[in-house]
Amino acid sequence: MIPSARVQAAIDVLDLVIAAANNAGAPADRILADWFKNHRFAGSKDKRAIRELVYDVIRFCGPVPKTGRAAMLALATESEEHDWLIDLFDGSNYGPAEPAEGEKVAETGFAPAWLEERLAASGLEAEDAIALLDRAPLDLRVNTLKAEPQALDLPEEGEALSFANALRLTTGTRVEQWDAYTQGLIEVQDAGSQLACAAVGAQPGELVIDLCAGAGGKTLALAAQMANEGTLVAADTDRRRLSQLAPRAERAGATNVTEVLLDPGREAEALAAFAGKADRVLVDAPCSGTGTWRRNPEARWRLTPRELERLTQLQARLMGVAAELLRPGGQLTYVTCSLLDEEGAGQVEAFLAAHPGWQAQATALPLGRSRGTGWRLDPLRDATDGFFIACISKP
Ligand SMILES: C[S@@+](CC[C@H](N)C(=O)[O-])C[C@H]1O[C@@H](n2cnc3c(N)ncnc32)[C@H](O)[C@@H]1O
Repeated sequence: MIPSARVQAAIDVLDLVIAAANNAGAPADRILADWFKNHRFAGSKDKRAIRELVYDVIRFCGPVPKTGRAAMLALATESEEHDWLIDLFDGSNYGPAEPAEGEKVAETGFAPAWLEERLAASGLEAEDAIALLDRAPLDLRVNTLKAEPQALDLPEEGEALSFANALRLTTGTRVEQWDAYTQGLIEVQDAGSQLACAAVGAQPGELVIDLCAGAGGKTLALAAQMANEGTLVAADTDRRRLSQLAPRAERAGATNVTEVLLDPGREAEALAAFAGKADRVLVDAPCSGTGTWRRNPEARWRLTPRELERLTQLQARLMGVAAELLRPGGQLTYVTCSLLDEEGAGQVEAFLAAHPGWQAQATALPLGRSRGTGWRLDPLRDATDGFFIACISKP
């Protein structure tokens, strides 16, 4: 494809991404994959260029733009790094038409204004905001159920991080093709997520419940902490996500995991056999994902105040479900990949106010800093996804 045709293709994809963001449709990655499937003439270099342009535009426009063209024009006219783009609005056969006199370009910025305000109120400065949209590195966790970190021989060495079992590689490294990956010796897991698991501190022989297990990213780390001894319950309401756990657990050699599919609103019923017995419950709660915009920058076009309100209510309810599952003296670990206080420190404060006798434990992880009665990791200072983590013990 000629360069201007790539720009037009990116504009077409952006129109689909914008429509999907406005109507809770498919994520940008899926839209790109479908577009490439339906446009077989795009070769691998074209695909890479189109993908990069689409994501550069998404990162550059804070509020959801009206059209893909207005968004691309914003990048072409307001980003120095992309000023070469404007010459490709040349009206050629497959390229975008020349800009009209006074043609409107999309609004740029970090996030929709309401969200910028909430992030600022949660202590995020401008440079934090920019780091939230950087490209994320690729972090690995050495799976101690199958491998010794020191004895592991990988095709690329990676950078050893400051805490056990974590390695960092360059974005885009194709670890899925490595033998160590297919044999389950390593897992792809952000360093922040690894630290959230470390905060749980699961011990061999315990009863541990991962209440929002999803596809089991954290479940597998907990199984390794427990050295496969004891019972690890992985629960979630999403059948599709939960169904990905069994093959992953098999690859990782995790043998102490029991899956429980939950009905939204009736979680306690499905978990009644464990009520009052669990040593630890992890609530890796559904959240706005503001801490993972590095991987998913378009999420900020989708979030609305109403959705945030729904999520905070769900988080509070799930903490209540977790509280009933714990034995006296048991530990609730509350985690969100969000940097908004209403999904983090504020949520724990409200829980403690409503649950007399429960105590927030001091959390000190190798990265991050305290925030309210919990701990926060952020992309700027810690080079991890953004996380809020709090450990609370039951009286
Ligand atoms: C942040 S994700 C979990 C990610 C997962 N722990 C991991 O490490 O990969 C939140 C999960 O909460 C689940 N969820 C949503 N509503 C729920 C509910 N009422 N009860 C339990 N899980 C729920 C979602 O399906 C989603 O998988």
